[in-house]
Amino acid sequence: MSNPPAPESNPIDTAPDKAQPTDNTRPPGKPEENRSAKTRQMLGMKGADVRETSIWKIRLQLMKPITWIPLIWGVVCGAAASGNYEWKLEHLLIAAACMLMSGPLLAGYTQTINDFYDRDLDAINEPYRPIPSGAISVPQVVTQIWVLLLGGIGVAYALDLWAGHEFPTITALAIGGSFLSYIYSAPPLKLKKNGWLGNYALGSSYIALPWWAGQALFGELNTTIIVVTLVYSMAGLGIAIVNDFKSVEGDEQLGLKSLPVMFGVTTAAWICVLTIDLFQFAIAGYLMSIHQNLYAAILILLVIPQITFQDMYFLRDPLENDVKYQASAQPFLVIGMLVTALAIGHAV
Ligand SMILES: C/C(=C\COP(=O)(O)OP(=O)(O)O)CCC[C@H](C)CCC[C@H](C)CCCC(C)C
Repeated sequence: MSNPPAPESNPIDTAPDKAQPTDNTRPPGKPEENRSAKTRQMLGMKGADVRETSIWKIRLQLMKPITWIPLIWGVVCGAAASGNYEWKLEHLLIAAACMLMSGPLLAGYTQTINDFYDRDLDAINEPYRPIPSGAISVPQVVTQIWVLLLGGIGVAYALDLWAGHEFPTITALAIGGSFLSYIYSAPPLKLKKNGWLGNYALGSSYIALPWWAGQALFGELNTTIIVVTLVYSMAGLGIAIVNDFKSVEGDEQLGLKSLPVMFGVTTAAWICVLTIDLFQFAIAGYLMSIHQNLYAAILILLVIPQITFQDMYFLRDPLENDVKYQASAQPFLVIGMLVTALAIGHAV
């Protein structure tokens, strides 16, 4: 049976209640193409295998494991910046539990709920995704959302108990982050409709929230850390804008005010790279102000390859090179985050 056709008006009402087999008629490609499509499916990336497959693989695809990485990394940064993390089994297990809460559980929840509320949009932009393609039913998706959300909050509470927090900071962060995820994707607010608000919500929650969780777990979450990570999140805003170039057409049709839609592709690409670079330089300035000059110099050195990739790929053709740019430049940005965290931990 072939995929259900893309809905015309409101696909939310017409989404199937029972899982439909997906397109099985496509001829099997070359073995290496199949392997790559399978890997993409497991990671929740574009170009995933859309033929019938196990429901658990579809569930994993909805949770987009590739997006867990920044959240897991944020926890590492928070632990490093606390200055109290020790290389012993107990701390390792607790940090792993915090990563489980931030990545698979809460980022998994975020991505699933996002695909749930975006199924009409995805039917236009990416109809091969699990929900619009009918590979998973709506009730199955709703169950997945609740399991991940409650699991994430439960682990957060257990972490607060371990840390002996009087106020359950990590639980509050988990609930706050989950609420942000909800208003990012769901009507009536649907923050993602507004390029600035949506992308800052995304950038800050991927950089600041897991950092705060790791910091609160092993040390103290104070105002300075909150301000520094929120400034760093402006670079995250730039990274989030890169994600909007792949769907300009569908966003325009559905009235989503992404930056490429509002300002045009070229201006949006410049806003994007300037935000990424200038706010990392601002953080380097902060590191100098706390006398962490070596770390500041390393951070500046890490911005240079990012500028190079912006020039080589992204600014030349943002629509074609968005993914290539992210893959080449992002490692330098995330290493810069760890350098900053180590500098802060060193200064404690
Ligand atoms: C769903 C998100 C991005 C996808 O956006 P979009 O629909 O534009 O892109 P696709 O077309 O590729 O689907 C991310 C939204 C992030 C959200 C605002 C907040 C995330 C919260 C954290 C997961 C919570 C972590 C809390 C914890 C560390 C205490």
